[in-house]
Parts: sequence; C-alpha cells; structure tokens
Amino acid sequence: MPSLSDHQFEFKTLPEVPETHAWTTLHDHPYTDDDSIPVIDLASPDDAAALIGRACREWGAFQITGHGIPFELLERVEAQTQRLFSLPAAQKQRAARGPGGITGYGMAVISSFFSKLFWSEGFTIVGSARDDARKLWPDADDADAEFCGAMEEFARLTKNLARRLMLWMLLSLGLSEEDIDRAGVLEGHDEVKPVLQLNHYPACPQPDRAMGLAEHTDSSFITILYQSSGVGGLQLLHGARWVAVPPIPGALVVNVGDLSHIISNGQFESVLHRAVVNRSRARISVAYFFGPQAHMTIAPMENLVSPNRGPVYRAVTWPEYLSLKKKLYNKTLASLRLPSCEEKWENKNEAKV
Ligand SMILES: C=C1C[C@]23C[C@@]1(O)CC[C@H]2[C@@]12CCC[C@@](C)(C(=O)O1)[C@H]2[C@@H]3C(=O)O
Ligand SMILES: O=C(O)CCC(=O)C(=O)O
Ligand SMILES: [Fe+2]
Repeated sequence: MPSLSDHQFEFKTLPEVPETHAWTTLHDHPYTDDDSIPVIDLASPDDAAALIGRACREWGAFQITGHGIPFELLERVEAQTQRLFSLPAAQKQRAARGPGGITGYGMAVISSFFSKLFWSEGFTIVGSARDDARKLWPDADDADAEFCGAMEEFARLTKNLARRLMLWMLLSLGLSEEDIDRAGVLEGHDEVKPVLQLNHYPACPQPDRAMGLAEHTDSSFITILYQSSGVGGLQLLHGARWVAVPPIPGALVVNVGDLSHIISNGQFESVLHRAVVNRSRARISVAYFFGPQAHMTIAPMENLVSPNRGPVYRAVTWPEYLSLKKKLYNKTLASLRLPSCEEKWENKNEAKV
C-alpha cells in the first residue's frame, strides 16, 4: 500500500488525481445541499436543551453560534494551522507520527482500512503539542509557542463549551443534574488530555475522484469542529443521503460521537460523516474530541435502561474503545452490542431445536 511519505503531499503540482488517490465510492449515496443540520444560537439558551436534544436524536449533529469562543481566536487557530501545513514536506515529515504513535503529522488513522489514499494531511495533538511543534520549527525562536498558544487556548475553551453542551444533551433525555453527577461522566475533565485533529484538504483538480477523509463516526462523546470560512466539504449521512454542512462564519459544528450513543442507550445518533474536496480552494478544519477520563467505564446510563429497553451496549473505557476502533473501524459499536431480550430468547430456542 502506498504510504504518506511516498507522496510528500506536493498536491499542488498534480494536473490530475493519480491512481493512488482515485476513489470510486464517492457517489455511493445521493447528495443534497437542500437540507442541513439545525443551527442553534447558544446566546438565547431558553430552549437550548430541547433543540440540542432533538438535533442529537434526529441528526447526530448541529451547528452552534453564540458559543462565546472569540472569532479572533478561531482566526488565529486557522492561521497557525495554515502555517503548519504550508511548511515544506520534508519539514513536516520531521514531526511524522511514528508506527503505532498517536500524535504528530500524518494521515488519519482510519486510512489504514483503505487501499486508496486520502486527499488530505493531518496533525494530531494529544495534551501539549510542544514536543511535536519543536520538531517542525527547530530554529525559529517562539514559532512553536505561537502555534501551541493558539491550540492550547482553543482546547481550553472548547473543553468548557463541550461540558455545557453535554449537560444540555443529558438534561434533554429527562435526566436530572443529580443523575448526571452520580454517573460522573462530566467529572475530572481537567485531568483529561485534550485531543485536537488539524486537517488540511488541498485544492484538487478532480474533486469527483478524490476523498478528503472517508466516512467514519468519531469515538468521542462529542466533537467540536471549526471549518475554515467559505470552503465547504463536510458531509454527513442522513437517512440514505449525503447532506452538506455549509460553513457559517464564526459557527462551530458539533458531532455526536460513539460514546454519547452508548451512554444515551442508543437514543443519540453517532453521525457518519466525511470530508470531500474542492477544485479551486484548499480547506482547513480543526476538531476537538471531548471524551471521558481514561479509567471511567462508559455504559448506558442507569436511568435510560428499563425493562422495556435493556442496555444496548456493554461497558467500555475510552482507551479500550479507541484501540477497538483501530482494529474494527466502523464495526466498533456493533462489536459492543448486547443481545436484546428477544434475541436472547430466540437464541435459546434455536439452541433447543
Ligand atoms: C482520540 C482520538 C480520536 C481519533 C483517534 C484519536 O486517538 C486521535 C485522532 C482522532 C481521529 C481524527 C480523524 C477521524 C478519526 C476516526 C481518526 O482516524 O483519527 C478520529 C479518531 C476517532 O474518533 O476514533
Ligand atoms: O474536515 C472535516 O470537516 C471533518 C473532519 C473530521 O471528521 C475529523 O477530524 O474527525
Ligand atoms: Fe470526524
């Protein structure tokens, strides 16, 4: 299989998509930009919990405005991301993610499931980016500090925002603040290392033949995503259609991840999404993955399990989930599914026959 370093991402110079990057599955479902995820203004939060809950059940995603993260910071994060990906290929390779590694420069982990390469490059930060950033800018005083400063501030503010959103999401399921405290899912987040994924999708001479980032669900509770202004590319699967998520200046996209699907006992949709590319413009996105403390077991919340609806998934920790995802990709959730009462009953009877 061709690797990232074989190509060095000199995409700009290519007149057409090479075979190594040519996908045939882009049109597996019809596409529409007539409909899209709800846009919720957090600055008028009277009905925020209800609107967010509905979006999580019906779409598994929504956009937020009035979220309190300064536009100036979003611009700074975008400029620093742009600066990183504009470095010469050999310089970016110095911070390449090693085999089995999690942080640094490279293609998204899920690319190992495909024979074709993505039309993108990524940079993953877990906790502090200082070590990786120093490899990118070894000589320039403070070049890495500007980069790390912007990313750290973004991670700090998105973490607080993610906690607020999760609280609204859980309240929308009819849980009380006491239920949520007892379950502990929103606790200890100061000890959780923030995970950021920076993505760059260069302009592509044949966007219909290239895949920016293949369809996947995120493993987190929720992901908060900033997409650069004016260049669309994010699509999510709704029913049997790919639906575009148009970039709104200053807005953030929230995706429901697999762990929220588990704690909600299947009520919140973990949304399948992908990124497609653009003929004339490069695109940047920055995703913050909000997850639990490493030791915490994540299972359907007690109050959401009833005699009519038993637990749909078995308990799992986030590190265990991430390592399963590396092996099973989009089959990870299904691998944790518990048999329903009817299935158990059927299995028992089949065994008797
Ligand atoms: C915490 C994480 C989520 C992630 C795997 C990772 O360890 C760091 C990168 C994340 C990312 C970003 C692009 C899509 C994705 C599926 C992938 O391949 O790497 C997600 C992972 C995930 O949500 O499972
Ligand atoms: O670039 C995008 O819009 C999607 C990125 C994404 O899904 C991810 O980083 O997990
Ligand atoms: Fe994603």
